Amino acid sequence: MAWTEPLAESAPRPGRPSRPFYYPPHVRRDDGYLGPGAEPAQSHPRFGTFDARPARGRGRGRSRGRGGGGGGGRFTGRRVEVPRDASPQQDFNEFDLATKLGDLDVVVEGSDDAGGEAINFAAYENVPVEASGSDVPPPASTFEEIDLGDALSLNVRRCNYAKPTPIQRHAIPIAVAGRDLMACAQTGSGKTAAFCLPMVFGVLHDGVKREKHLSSRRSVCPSGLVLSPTRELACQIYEEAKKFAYQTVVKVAVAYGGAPFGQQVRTLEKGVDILVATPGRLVDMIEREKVSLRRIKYFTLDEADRMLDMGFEPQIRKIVEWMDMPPPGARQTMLFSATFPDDIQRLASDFLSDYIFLAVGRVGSSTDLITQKVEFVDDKDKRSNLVDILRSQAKNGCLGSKQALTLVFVETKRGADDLENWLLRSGFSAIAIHGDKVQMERERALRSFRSGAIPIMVATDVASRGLDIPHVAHVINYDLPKSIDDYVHRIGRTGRAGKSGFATAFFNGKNLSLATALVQLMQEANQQVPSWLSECAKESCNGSPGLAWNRRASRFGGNDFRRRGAKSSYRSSSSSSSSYRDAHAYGSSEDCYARPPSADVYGYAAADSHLSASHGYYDAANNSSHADGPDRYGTSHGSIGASGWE
Ligand SMILES: Nc1ncnc2c1ncn2[C@@H]1O[C@H](COP(=O)(O)OP(=O)(O)OP(=O)(O)O)[C@@H](O)[C@H]1O
Repeated sequence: MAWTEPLAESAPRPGRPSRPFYYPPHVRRDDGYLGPGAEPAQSHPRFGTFDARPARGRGRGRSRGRGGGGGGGRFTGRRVEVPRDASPQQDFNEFDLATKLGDLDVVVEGSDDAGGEAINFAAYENVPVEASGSDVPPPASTFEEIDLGDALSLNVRRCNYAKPTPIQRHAIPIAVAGRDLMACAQTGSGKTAAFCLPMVFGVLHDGVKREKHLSSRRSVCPSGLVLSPTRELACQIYEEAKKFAYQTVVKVAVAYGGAPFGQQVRTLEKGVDILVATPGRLVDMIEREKVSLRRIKYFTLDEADRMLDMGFEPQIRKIVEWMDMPPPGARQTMLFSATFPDDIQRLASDFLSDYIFLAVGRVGSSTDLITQKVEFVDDKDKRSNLVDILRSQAKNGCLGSKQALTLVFVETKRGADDLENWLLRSGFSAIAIHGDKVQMERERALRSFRSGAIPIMVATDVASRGLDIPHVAHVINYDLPKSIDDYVHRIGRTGRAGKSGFATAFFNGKNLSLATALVQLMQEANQQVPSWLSECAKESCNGSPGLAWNRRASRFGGNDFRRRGAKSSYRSSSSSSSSYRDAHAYGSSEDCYARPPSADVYGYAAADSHLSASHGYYDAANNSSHADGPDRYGTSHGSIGASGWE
């Protein structure tokens, strides 16, 4: 058996002495778990220094591949179901946030239908999907249908990705067809692979001509570029892309701030086809003529709304418009996020050419896999409340011998340090991560948390986006963020890849401006909204539903902004003649989400004449029970569905 074969075949058999074994990246998990009975990795010529394993917790864990193990059980009403099947040697303690969080029972769940794979695909059935733009390529229900070629298909299998998630079903065919894409799907639903796979495919398909990547000044000229807002996320994307590029000629590299510049440049000079970078370090490299973007053919902005908000936009514009990157149309551009406010969509369209807008689930919604709870807690009581929760968890919240992980979000860096110190003094094992820590400290914090060595991490928003940490069972918003989108990303650190999770927020008078959006978000995700919170929401809107709707419109602005009130940008575009035909489909499909108080709020009347091509369709796996037919949705393609993952 080759050492590269999937873990399923390569794990030592019971009864046999285990021998030293090299595990390729596909079968390693960031928390160090290598499969039942696995021994420490041996060095390998290509990945000699790669060992993602933590100092503690080796050989622990429960399932194979990323996303394995889940966030610690499945909350179904008042019962928590814990998968039974993952590993015979694992002896599960009950995972139960019960004492504090509502006396949840723990039951052991039977094996899932997904053939033993870690992801709970049932959670992804019936996801409403909207795709708008001209000539939208149809979705694929399997990876085989997409025909990624032998090497890539093998790597997908090595990752134990048996089927594509809904965003992958829709986005990968669009991307492989070379189309520009603005894609929105809920947190933890597999967006990273949705852009990494097509990028590796594209580079492979074009044929790598690396010697030509060096210009006369010897700048490195990658053909793929992924930008990410944080260093940790850049590293995570790099790892994911590397899995897909494994044993192919495609070389992936990462460049991010806080790490030695020269070392990163030397790595790039060995050859890079796909570069994953944070904007600051990339600008630095371009300005010092170490990297040139003139050959970029595939460009992805992950967490695109964050990348285009006020903090990052100037840097992104500089990279995309003022450096030597080919213009829209001459490159393929893909934007991904779980949230896409209208103003950002409008801004983002500058970077795209004839793009397809894809929304899997409601734009900006949270998944109902996450049980959300909001408690009214005054600032002075927050610490004692937190301790109550953590004590309750310490007693009950274990996965195997490990504590289920808890991520606590605070507003400021100072607040993160203070809370970390206080938790340590109170006897909890906690660590803080924020932007003032040096990179090594940040990485150490993340590593200890990920491995379970330190089960509580106090974080600022530096950890709110994209990070995929198995076993995060509970996200606590100790300080609520200012924007509902940040809340969506924060709680999205749990409830990933079809697993359930739990989120608690401490709300008080300082958070009134968030009340309306929070209530709407919770209602959309079928969560119980406390009556006092609904009252707060009403009061914060002065009892005016119109104001509430306005706020909703600005944060949850429906889906494709081109189909709403985007008059000028679309009038001037070169949409096909079919682009204007589904005016009524648009209006009626919006009705499925909720009815605004008046058409003017959203500019429906205007939308009638500025509508882009409407090829909305239901997810292939969706059944007709959600599709009310052409009369309701206005198009024979089917159309947009209701919100949530129901
Ligand atoms: N087809 C698949 N089958 C099984 N697991 C998958 C599949 N696709 C992705 N995953 C796993 O799902 C988890 C979440 O994926 P990912 O991090 O890409 O989510 P995301 O949508 O980018 O989340 P976020 O919005 O937080 O950035 C990862 O552990 C990933 O390995």
